[in-house]
Amino acid sequence: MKKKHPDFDQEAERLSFTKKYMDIVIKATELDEESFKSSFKEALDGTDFSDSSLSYLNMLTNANMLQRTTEEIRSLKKIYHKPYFARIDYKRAGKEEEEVLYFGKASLFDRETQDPIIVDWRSPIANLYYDGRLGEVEYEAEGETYDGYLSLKRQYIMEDGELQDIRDVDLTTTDELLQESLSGSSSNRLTDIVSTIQEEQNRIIRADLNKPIIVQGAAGSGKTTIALHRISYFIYTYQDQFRPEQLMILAPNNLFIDYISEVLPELGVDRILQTTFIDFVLSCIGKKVKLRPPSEKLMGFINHEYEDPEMVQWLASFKGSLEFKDIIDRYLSDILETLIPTEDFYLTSKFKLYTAEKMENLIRNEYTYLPYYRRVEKVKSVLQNYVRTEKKVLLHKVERFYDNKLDKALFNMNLDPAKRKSYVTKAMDKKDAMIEEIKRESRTAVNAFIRKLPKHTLFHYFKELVTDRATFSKYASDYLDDYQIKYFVDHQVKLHRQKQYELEDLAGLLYLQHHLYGIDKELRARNVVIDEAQDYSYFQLAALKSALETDMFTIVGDLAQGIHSYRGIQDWNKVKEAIFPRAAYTTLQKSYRTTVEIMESANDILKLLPFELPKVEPVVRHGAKPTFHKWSTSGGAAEMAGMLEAEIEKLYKDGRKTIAVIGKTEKECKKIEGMLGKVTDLKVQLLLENEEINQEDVVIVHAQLAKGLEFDAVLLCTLDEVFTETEIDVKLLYVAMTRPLHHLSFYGNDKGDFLLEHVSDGKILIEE
Ligand SMILES: Nc1ncnc2c1ncn2[C@@H]1O[C@H](COP(=O)(O)OP(=O)(O)OP(=O)(O)O)[C@@H](O)[C@H]1O
Repeated sequence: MKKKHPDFDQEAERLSFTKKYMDIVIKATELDEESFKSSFKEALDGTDFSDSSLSYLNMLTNANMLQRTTEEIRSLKKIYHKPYFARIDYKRAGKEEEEVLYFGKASLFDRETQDPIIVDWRSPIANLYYDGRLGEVEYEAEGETYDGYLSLKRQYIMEDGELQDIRDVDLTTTDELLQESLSGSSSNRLTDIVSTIQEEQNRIIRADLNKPIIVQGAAGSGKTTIALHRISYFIYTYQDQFRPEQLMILAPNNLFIDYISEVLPELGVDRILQTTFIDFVLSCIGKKVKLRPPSEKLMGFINHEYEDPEMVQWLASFKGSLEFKDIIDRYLSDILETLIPTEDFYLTSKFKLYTAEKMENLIRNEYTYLPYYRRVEKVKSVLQNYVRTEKKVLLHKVERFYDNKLDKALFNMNLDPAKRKSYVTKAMDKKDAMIEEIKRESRTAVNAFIRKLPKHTLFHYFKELVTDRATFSKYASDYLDDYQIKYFVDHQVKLHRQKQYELEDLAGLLYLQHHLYGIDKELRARNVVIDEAQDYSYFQLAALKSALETDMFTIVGDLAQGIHSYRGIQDWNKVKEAIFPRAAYTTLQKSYRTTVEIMESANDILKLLPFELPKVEPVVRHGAKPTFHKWSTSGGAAEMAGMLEAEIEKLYKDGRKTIAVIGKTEKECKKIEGMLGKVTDLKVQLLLENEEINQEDVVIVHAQLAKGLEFDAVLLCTLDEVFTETEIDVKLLYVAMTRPLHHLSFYGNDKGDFLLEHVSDGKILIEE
């Protein structure tokens, strides 16, 4: 039996003290909450809703306080069974006494002395735990650097609020806790890693929050996990300036959103906006559009469905390029010209109230911060205001003018009375008519004037640009030749006839929407995380940055998994230089998910890519070598299913919890599902894009959809569709091979179906 740590009893006591203290605080705060609630109610009763009223202020303060206490209780209750996960002993330079600090997922202070009982993992001093080796250390807080001496780093294992074990991390021991946490089972959901964040990861989580960051990270290096921890850190650091709702995560699909859903509350960031690029753009344009299936093109490439794949690829990548953005920019500047009034504004044909030149200045120079149509609205309201004030002046002028005329006529003795009468009557009629006209026109003139300007929808503008050859050519001929222009327009005309759009159109639509009409304020996130960013196009990123009017992005991705690179990013440098010049760029080389054995064979597959990526270094954790099994087909589908079933059962017996059978395409997966259906005992789930993963079932999923997910064990199968050496296939295979934590098997007719001849001898076991 393992020897008990000498400090075990003392630490157990400390834990029990902390829990008792938490009990007291929770109780006291609950009481507080009651008293807040009642004074809140009192304040509300007397509210007259004028901002300056005392009760209104009172109400605001209470609402704020109430939220704080509710949050406080919520976070304390959440960490009750594991109040902290680590401790450091630290002596500040120049101080005699050593501080003992316990780190957890929330903070707790002694109400009397204000001494910390638990320090939040996101606080600056926690850097000492994540970064600091024992000995001389330093950390930064609010721009100041503090030196000191770290004499102890200790980790705790707790279960249901009881201390199980203590680990001291010194210079020689490896991070045992990390090893243990990696050797555990995956639960089909991402978990938080606050107790085992590694130094290279910590640097990204805490990288300058006022700058964008781009992370190229190997499969399983923790990109998704870290991006979420960075949000949590951001919210903690800027809790007074930002509400969680102002932050947004863009995930590849709804399945993925479900996958990360569990970790968000753990990190205190469950209220942030989680959506996909498609859904986000659709909310911004506020209209439903018929979108072609987003993976249709990828499937077309994989299945070699296109007659002219080079042109299909060219078109997709051009629509995602910054050149296309430039074409739209040129088009936009012409649209702006059409929205500038060229005539002066008159009230009746006689009174010039506002010159065209002034309106042009407003639209072109003054209102540049507004979308075009909002600028027109502003000009409209300027004119309306003018009319409102000028109307009185004009009426007064008209009255004076005619009264003068009448006076003169009445006192002109030379006029014969009949003529005078007719003159006076006419003048009075004219006066009345003029007054009437001014009154009428002041109600209608502005609208009539503005109505002369074009008013078109987003879809009209988009269609005009991309389906009209003359228009498109006008803006695109610097970039494209006649053949390309024709190809582009013909394709868009075809889509338009079917009343459809494709994913590649969304960047352009978002960009136009932003410039022409603007984006709803509620949707304008102030800080954005993009996961699986390698699948975005340059234009998608540029359109997002422009629509959200911020460059505060955390962009994480892996070019090796860029299965949409035909339309997406091929070079992070270009993203940085052309779109996010302020961004920090960093890489993550280590993979935490997979065993050495699996990662080494996946690394050999990576070499088949036409560009070079650094080799992924697995964190040292060993497991079984991946094995290739040749289908035994004499017994037909039932026998093949039996082979899978036998292995799956063995895996369950070995304690594996989540198991996936991965096929190359959805079609292939349907076949696998049919085949496994013949084995009655196995519960399987064919995973589709908008589903949630069922914990207990064996998941059947195609490689593209599996991207970003992980399972304890993966059985990679080919029936009809094998992996070839094309770039897309190599990436799909790499994605599939890097999904398992512990176990990988291949099932096919030939090891060449998985390009295994490229994996060095001995790395894979072959069972034929
Ligand atoms: N410091 C860590 N401590 C414990 N587990 C970790 C750590 N870093 C990463 N992991 C685990 O490694 C796995 C991979 O993490 P994650 O899914 O975030 O990686 P990724 O880079 O997004 O992967 P991919 O690109 O393959 O989707 C997860 O199970 C995560 O919990």
